[in-house]
Amino acid sequence: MNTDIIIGIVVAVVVILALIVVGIVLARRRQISLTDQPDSQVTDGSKPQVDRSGGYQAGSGFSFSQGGAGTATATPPGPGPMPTVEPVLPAQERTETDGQPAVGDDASIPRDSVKRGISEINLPDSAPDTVGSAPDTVDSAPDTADSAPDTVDSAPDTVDSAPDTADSAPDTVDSAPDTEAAAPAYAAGATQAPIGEEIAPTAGRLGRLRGRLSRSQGAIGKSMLGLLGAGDLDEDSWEEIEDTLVMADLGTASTTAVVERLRTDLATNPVRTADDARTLLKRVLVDQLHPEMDRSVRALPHADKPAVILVVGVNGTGKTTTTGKLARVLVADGRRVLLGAADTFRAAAADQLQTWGERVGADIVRGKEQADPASVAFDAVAKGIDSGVDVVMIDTAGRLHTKTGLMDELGKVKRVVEKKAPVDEVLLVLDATVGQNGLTQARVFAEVVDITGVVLTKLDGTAKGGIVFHVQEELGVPVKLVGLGEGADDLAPFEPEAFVDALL
Ligand SMILES: Nc1nc2c(ncn2[C@@H]2O[C@H](COP(=O)(O)OP(=O)(O)OP(=O)(O)O)[C@@H](O)[C@H]2O)c(=O)[nH]1
Repeated sequence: MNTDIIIGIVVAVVVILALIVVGIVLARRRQISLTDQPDSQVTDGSKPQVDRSGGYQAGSGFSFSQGGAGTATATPPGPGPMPTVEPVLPAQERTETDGQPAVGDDASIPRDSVKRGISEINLPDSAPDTVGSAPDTVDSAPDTADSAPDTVDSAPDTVDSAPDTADSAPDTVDSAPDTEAAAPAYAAGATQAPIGEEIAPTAGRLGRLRGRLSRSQGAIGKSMLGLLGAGDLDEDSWEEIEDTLVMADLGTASTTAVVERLRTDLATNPVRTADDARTLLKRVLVDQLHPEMDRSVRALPHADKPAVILVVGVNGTGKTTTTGKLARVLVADGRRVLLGAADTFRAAAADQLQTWGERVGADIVRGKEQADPASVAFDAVAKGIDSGVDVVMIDTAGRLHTKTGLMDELGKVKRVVEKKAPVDEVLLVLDATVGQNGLTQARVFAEVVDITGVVLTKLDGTAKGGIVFHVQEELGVPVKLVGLGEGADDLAPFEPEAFVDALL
């Protein structure tokens, strides 16, 4: 073979090899490594510390504020309007779906008590039904025994639970006629209960909450970063991204918004490294959580009255536990707290709340089983005013058969309480593990009372942390607190940035 031909072949082979090498290098550059960056390695030879926390930590402690002049109103979603709030859909008469717990589910099979029927309640037409009209009522209702609400008079569903503690029943009970039969019996020790255990400082608890979001971290963070890091995204990849978000319970509105933002941002700033992908995703997810929303809990007292917080939600979602945990935080913050056990449906619920009261050093006002919840709530607030506490927290029952029953009872609780003091905060407790059904519940409650904040419990037990996005979009109210475990200190303020950090 001629030398020229041999040289030609060698040159051609070299060129082809060079092209292959360049191709491989370029392809690798487009892939984003999701392994640890070198700077996270230790250099002193010691064993590297592995953070299995998922990274959740609230940057600051709980934020408390004072309620407005009137009753609780839905928190305005920050400076800008919520972009994609869906209209609240009309709730069905029966609200349970798919066999999941829902409004009324446990009502049909109560855990430990006979079912209490729902009675018609005739409230006066002038009863404050709307946020706007409420303050007038409050103003015109002096804090005297005479001001006991007519609505309590007409409350029909009290049962034969004649008070065995008539002496200890407060004036307000005497003045609320039909509650004679259902007079709340103050728990032993109407003065501040002894603190049963040391309460960890709120700042110190955050470390203990680390690691509770690891399931959602895998489902959202790892999957999304993996997809975004795969280089150029074709339509199949975008579909996968969409599916990932939907599976994590973000809901269609949030999913669409997130995907559109990612598409737009990627078109102008393609990601080259794992850090790029993380930064982009974090920015988009945090924005979607509306960090501008006011998430402070309105638990600070007014000049002459305590703050009033209603805790509502379907049974089993964690209302009583959340009430206890939040009371604990408030007491640790130096506040005097009074608990109202308006969940009179189940005796154990009031016992549970009383135990919390004893643990944290908060008084409790409780009624007899099946007493009128509105009457108990009224007396709790009256007692709170008399004894000069900073905040009254009322734990309500959620086990009601129908939306009408819920309306009657919860609406009445709020209206009756407002005869004494404005309701500053209505916290809806939702169980993050029940998925879409939680949204069905949320809609029903939002129709009955003006929800001002959401507490998402059991986020530690789900991979569907995306429900946070969905709930906010659906209700237009902020998630203020998250439950991350059954422990007394497993309640954290919700902070979008820290939450997203934990997911990625
Ligand atoms: N893992 C986990 N469990 C929780 C959380 N919050 C509450 N729970 C548990 O959920 C269960 C129900 O909580 P409760 O506080 O009794 O719920 P409830 O809504 O008051 O229920 P009723 O009194 O029946 O109306 C309890 O076993 C709690 O310990 C949470 O954030 N994480």
